[in-house]
Amino acid sequence: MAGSSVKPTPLLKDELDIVIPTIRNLDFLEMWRPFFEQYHLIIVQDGDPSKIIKVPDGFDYELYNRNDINRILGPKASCISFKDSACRCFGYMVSKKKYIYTIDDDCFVAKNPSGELINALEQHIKNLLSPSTPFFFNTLYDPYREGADFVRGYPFSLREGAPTAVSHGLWLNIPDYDAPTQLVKPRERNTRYVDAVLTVPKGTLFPMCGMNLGFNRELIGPAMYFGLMGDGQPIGRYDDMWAGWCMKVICDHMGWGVKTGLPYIWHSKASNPFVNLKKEYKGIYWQEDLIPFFQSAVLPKECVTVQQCYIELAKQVKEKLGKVDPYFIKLADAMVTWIEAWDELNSSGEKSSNSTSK
Ligand SMILES: O=c1ccn([C@@H]2O[C@H](COP(=O)(O)OP(=O)(O)O[C@H]3O[C@@H](CO)[C@H](O)[C@H]3O)[C@@H](O)[C@H]2O)c(=O)[nH]1
Ligand SMILES: [Mn+2]
Repeated sequence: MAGSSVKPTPLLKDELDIVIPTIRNLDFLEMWRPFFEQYHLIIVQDGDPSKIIKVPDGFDYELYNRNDINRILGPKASCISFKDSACRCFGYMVSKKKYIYTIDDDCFVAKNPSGELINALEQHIKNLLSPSTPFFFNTLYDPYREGADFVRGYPFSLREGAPTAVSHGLWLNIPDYDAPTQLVKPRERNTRYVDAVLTVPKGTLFPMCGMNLGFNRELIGPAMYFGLMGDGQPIGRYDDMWAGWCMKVICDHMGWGVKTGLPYIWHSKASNPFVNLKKEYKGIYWQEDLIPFFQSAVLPKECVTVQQCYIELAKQVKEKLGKVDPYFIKLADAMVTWIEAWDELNSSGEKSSNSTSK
């Protein structure tokens, strides 16, 4: 119909939830309205549950604060972090959708080099709906992208690719640097827009950032636990890193792909490097042991579900990393609690969902 004002139905409209961890009001959603308004939001309110979080009108959402988490999970709520963005994984657990997109509330719509506004959600969906190439590197990057393909010498037996489990987006302006780097380069901004989507090769780990992240919840959801961080814990700001290492070992075992690159968001707020240093410093030290652990982690072939893989990984964490610090014994137990809670909420199909508002 000429000049129809009917909006096209967005991709995966009823199959994707947007999960936002927050301690602030959600005015940032105004800028995302054209891209997000037709999707359901799951807002995980961290910190003081008596604080009222204002959500702009017109969004369909459910909001969970700490009281809700405790009510829904009971004693198992102990595995959900408090006072750390790690709390967002509760949103993954209560969602009933096939896909998740998670974004921080200080991330805004970025512009590509042509000055066009980037619909980050749409790009993540494209990344998730097209295969990955973890088994053999394609030098022309994403072969499934319009205007690209597999290059000469790429085995035809591998051109079907692998299911994509995770789509890891990047950030213009404030880069996701660790505290020491932030301290040394306080004014550094990321202005480089790289027009590429890569598959992280099988057997290679990477530092997964949770601020602009999409994933196939039906595939890898149970592995997306963001660990024990923040209040009462010896470490913070390693929530997404921990999840990314566990997730990648399991994706490699299951033959699934992980992509990184487009889309970009505009990250607007640099958190305090001194506060970040206090949260991160043990992680900076421990990760010299953690990375070799994950690089050498082997999951037995009997592990055929993500839950089985995750429980096996928790066992190895307890056995091998418990020697690094007793924290990892607590974390390994929390990993098991997470799976128990996940299965409790997701096998019966029931959900104590909170009010949703339009
Ligand atoms: O105690 C808290 C603190 C923050 N949040 C919410 O989590 C995200 C990220 O917060 P913020 O943007 O302030 O933190 P950054 O240092 O920029 O990013 C860190 O967060 C992770 C990436 O997502 C990673 O650990 C770091 O990159 C915002 O939505 C806050 O509202 C919270 O829920 N609880
Ligand atoms: Mn931020």
